[in-house]
Amino acid sequence: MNEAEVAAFQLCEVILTRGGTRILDRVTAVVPAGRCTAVVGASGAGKSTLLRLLNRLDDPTRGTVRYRGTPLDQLDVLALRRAVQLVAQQPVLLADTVADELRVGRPDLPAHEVAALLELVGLPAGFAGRDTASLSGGEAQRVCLARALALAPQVLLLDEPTAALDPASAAAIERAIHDLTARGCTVVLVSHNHPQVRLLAHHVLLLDAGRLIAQGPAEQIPYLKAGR
Ligand SMILES: Nc1ncnc2c1ncn2[C@@H]1O[C@H](COP(=O)(O)OP(=O)(O)OP(=O)(O)O)[C@@H](O)[C@H]1O
Repeated sequence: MNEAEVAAFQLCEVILTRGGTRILDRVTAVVPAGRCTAVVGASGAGKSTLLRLLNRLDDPTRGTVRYRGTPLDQLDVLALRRAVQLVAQQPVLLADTVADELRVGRPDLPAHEVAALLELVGLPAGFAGRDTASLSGGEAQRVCLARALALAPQVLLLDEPTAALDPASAAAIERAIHDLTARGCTVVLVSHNHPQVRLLAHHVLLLDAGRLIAQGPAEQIPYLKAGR
C-alpha cells in the first residue's frame, strides 16, 4: 500500500487466543480501502479468524482493529456489520425461498433487483422462487453473496467464495469482485487459489501459524509464485 492510499482497516499488534493457543500472533497489517486484499496461507494459518475480526464476530484478546481510523469496539456493532458484510465458507440461510433470502436485509427489494443480483453471482433469475433447502453448497454460498450485495456494503469479506464452484461459476464471481472494487468497494478475500489471487488482489496478507509474515502486492509475495 502506498502513502496516498487510505486504510479501510488497520490491525495493530493483534493477538487472538483460544484455549491457550495463539491463533493470531501480534498481527500488524493494513487493508487498503476500495481495493481487493487477499489473505493467504496454509490451512489453519488463521485466515478465517482474521476475517471474523473485521466485522467483530471475534474480538482480539489484545491489540486493536480500526475501521476508517476508529477502533471497532467504539463503533455500533450492527451498523458495522451492515457496512462490512461477511460471506462465510459455510453458508447460513435464513429464509425459505431465494427471493426472501435476498430480502432479509432489504424487505422492499424489487423483483428486478433480485434477478439482477442473482445474475451477478452467476445464478439464473429463475432461482428466485427456489426453496433454499434445495440448494447445493456452491449455490447457497452464491445466494449469501447476493444477499450481502443487496445491502450495497462498503466492505465485503469473502471466505473462499469459489472453492465449491465449477470454473464458469467461479469466473462469474471473479468478475463480480473485480467490478465491485472498480466501483470503490473494499474486498477482503480468503483464497487458496493462487492464480485467482494474482488476478484479483491489489494487496496480499500472508499468514503462517497466526503470524503475518509478508504483506504487499502479489508480485512481491514469493509464496504466490510457487506455481499453484
Ligand atoms: N474457537 C476455537 N478454539 C480453538 N481453536 C480454534 C478456534 N477457532 C479456530 N481455531 C484454530 O485456529 C487455527 C486457525 O483457524 P482458521 O479457521 O482461522 O484457519 P484458516 O487459515 O482459515 O484455515 P483453512 O484454510 O483450513 O480454512 C486452526 O488451527 C483452528 O483449528
